[in-house]
Amino acid sequence: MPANGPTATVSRSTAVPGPAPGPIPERGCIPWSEARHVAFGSASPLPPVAVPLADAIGRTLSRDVTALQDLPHYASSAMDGWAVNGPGPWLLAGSGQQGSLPREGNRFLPANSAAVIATGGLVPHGADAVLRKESGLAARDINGNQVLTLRPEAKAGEARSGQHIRPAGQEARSGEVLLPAGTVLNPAQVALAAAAGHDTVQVRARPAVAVVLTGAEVVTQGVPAPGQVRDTFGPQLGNVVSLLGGVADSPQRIGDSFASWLDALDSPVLPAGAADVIITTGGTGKSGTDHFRAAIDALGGQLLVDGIAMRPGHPAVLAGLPDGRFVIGLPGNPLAAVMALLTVGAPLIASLGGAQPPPLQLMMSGCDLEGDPGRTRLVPCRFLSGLAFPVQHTGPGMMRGLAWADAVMAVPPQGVDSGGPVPVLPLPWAAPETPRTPGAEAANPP
Ligand SMILES: Nc1nc2c(c(=O)[nH]1)N[C@H]1C(S)=C(S)[C@@H](COP(=O)(O)OP(=O)(O)OC[C@H]3O[C@@H](n4cnc5c(N)ncnc54)[C@H](O)[C@@H]3O)O[C@H]1N2
Ligand code: MOO
Repeated sequence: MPANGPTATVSRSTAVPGPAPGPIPERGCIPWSEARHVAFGSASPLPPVAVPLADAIGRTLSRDVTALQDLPHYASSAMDGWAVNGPGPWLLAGSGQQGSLPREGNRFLPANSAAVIATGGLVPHGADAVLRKESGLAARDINGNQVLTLRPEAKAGEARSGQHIRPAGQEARSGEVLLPAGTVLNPAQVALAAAAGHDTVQVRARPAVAVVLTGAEVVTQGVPAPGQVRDTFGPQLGNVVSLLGGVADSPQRIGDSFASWLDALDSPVLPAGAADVIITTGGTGKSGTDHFRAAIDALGGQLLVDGIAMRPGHPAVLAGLPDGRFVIGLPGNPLAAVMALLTVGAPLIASLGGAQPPPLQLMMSGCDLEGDPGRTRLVPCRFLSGLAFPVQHTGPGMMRGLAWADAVMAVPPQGVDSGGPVPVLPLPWAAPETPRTPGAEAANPP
C-alpha cells in the first residue's frame, strides 16, 4: 500500500497560475485552474528512494551529491614517463624493472632520482614533476647505474616543477557539492557521481501508476469494424505517464460490467506491484454502463474532483480510495482524455513525486479565440513567430490536431483577442517555447 494518500483537507493555497475561473456551468464541476490546484494539493510527496547509478539517468536528485574525498584523491601523473625529484640528470630509483618504485610500501623518491610512472599512476612523495617518455633517455653510465637525462628534443624548461602532475583535489575538495538536490541527472552527471565515489544516489520517488482500459467496443489491433473503436490509450499512455514522472504498468483491459470495475479497482496489488495511482479510461459519463462513481462509492472512496468546467474533458474525475490510492477517471473520448490527464494527472503525479506541477506559460495569441461561458476551452495549438495559433481537427474524439500541436491553450471563458495573452499548457512530449533572453546561457553550474 502506498505510504501516501489523499489528504483529508485539500490545500488550495499552492500557486498554480491559471486563467481566472468563470461561473460554474454544471453541478459538481469546478473551474479548470481549481482542478489543477485540488489534484496537486490532494497528495504529498512519496519518500525519496536510493537508486544504483546505472538506473539514475533522468531521475531527480532529492539530496546533494558531494565529493566523498578529494577529486582526484591522490596526485597522479598526466603522462607516461618518469616521476623526477630535482633538476636532471636523475638516478633511476627503485628495484623494479627499469627504475620503477614498488607498488606499495616505501614510495619516497630521493633527491635527484627518477622512477618510471604511467599515466594515472600515483606520484611518489618527493617527486616534483613528471618527465614525458619522449623527452627523456635512460641509459647506463660508466659505473653501471641507470641514469635518466633529457633528450635534445625535450621542450625548453622540462621538467619544471609540477609539470604533468594532476594534484589531489584539483577537480573538487572532499565534501564539496558537485550536484545539488533538484538536478535531473544526465549521463555525465551520473559519471561524476561515480568518480566521486557514490554507488547510489537519492532521488525523488516515481509514483507507480496502473492503467485500466474499459469498454467492450475497444479493440487493440487491426482496423475496427463499425461500432468498434481502436484503442488509442494503450500504445501511448504509459509513455506519457513516464514523461509526467510516474511509472506505468502495462494496461489492464476490462469490459463494461460493474463487477469488472470493482475487481480492477479493489485489488491493491495490480499487475506489477502496488500502485499509487490508478488511471481508468471511459466510464466517466452517467449512462448505465458508466461505473466510475458507483465503483468508487462501493469501495468507500471519496470524489476529490467530480467534473471540471473545461472542454473537452468535462466529465473527468479524481477520487481517493480508503487505502491511500488515487483513481483518475479519464473520459473515453481520446482528446478529452489527454486534456483530463494534463489537468489532473500531471499535477497529481508531480505532487507525489515531490515536483512542481507543469507551469503555464503566457503566450500571445495569433488570432481571436472564442470563449465558452463558464468553461475553459483547451485548444491544441502551434507556435509560429512567437504567436500561438489553434490547430484544426480538435473534436473531443480526434487525435489529428494534437498529433501536430506544440502545446495546449487554456482559453478563458471570456475568450482572447488576437494579440492578447493566453495561458499555454506544455505537452509532456514537446519542447516548451523558450524565449531567448540575453545572458540566459551564462548561468554558473556548481
Ligand atoms: N448525455 C450525455 N452524454 C455524454 C455527455 C454528457 O454530458 N451527457 N458527455 C460526453 C462527453 S463530453 C464525454 S467526454 C463522454 C465521456 O464518456 P465516458 O468517459 O463515459 O466514456 P465512454 O462512454 O466509455 O466512451 C466515450 C467514447 O470514447 C471511446 N473510447 C473509450 N475508450 C477508448 C479507447 N481506449 N480508445 C479510443 N476510444 C475510446 C468510446 O468508444 C466512445 O466513443 O461522454 C459523452 N456523452
Ligand atoms: O469531454 Mo468530452 O467532449 O468533452 O469529450
